[in-house]
Amino acid sequence: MTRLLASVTDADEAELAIQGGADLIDLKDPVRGALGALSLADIQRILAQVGGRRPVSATIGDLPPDPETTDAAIRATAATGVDFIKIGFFSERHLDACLPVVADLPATWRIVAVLFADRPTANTDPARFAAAGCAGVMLDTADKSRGRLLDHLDTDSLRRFVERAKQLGLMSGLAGSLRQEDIPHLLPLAPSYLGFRGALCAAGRRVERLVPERLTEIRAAL
Ligand SMILES: O=C[C@H](O)COP(=O)(O)O
Repeated sequence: MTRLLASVTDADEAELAIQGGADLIDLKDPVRGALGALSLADIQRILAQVGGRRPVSATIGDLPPDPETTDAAIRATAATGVDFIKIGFFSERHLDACLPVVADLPATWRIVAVLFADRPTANTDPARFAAAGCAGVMLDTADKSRGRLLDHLDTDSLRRFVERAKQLGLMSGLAGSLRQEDIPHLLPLAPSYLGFRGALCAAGRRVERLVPERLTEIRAAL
């Protein structure tokens, strides 16, 4: 079964997402980039609001390919108690520099590696992340102004990604300015999660507020 990931920016939106049937509450500041991070204090406030009713993921931010910065951000985010920590990999150099950091983390921390359909990491073999001890892999888009996931990768490539992740025992996620009309194309691929932000917001703009009716429509379509 494919679950619904909803990206939220604060406790009010987290509550709307829970009431609207989101399965995973993903914490993110869209103003600060594709994987913009919320402050640790905001993450803690939202975790208190969610109160264990849903699993929660948080991003460490759109960080440069620097192992020390990445390690510090992962450890600080893990200390908040989120269930999943999402780390974006934007280039081969980024992978080479920061994937070893992930491999050295405590085995119980659930790391989700995020690759970008519009960046050179799009076709990275999920086996690299399985070997580093990741819990999951996700495909998203880095530049939200330049198309949706399916503008960059066709369904055959996405199917291979999802199936490879499954073979390796990794959770898989697909996102990237997804719209309701993308769902019939992506659902047959059976990823663990489909992720949404823009489509849930006023005017379809990810920097606007989450609109309950849009979430209801996406939930129904899933
Ligand atoms: O993790 C999923 C993303 O937040 C999706 O955001 P988006 O639908 O605006 O591309």
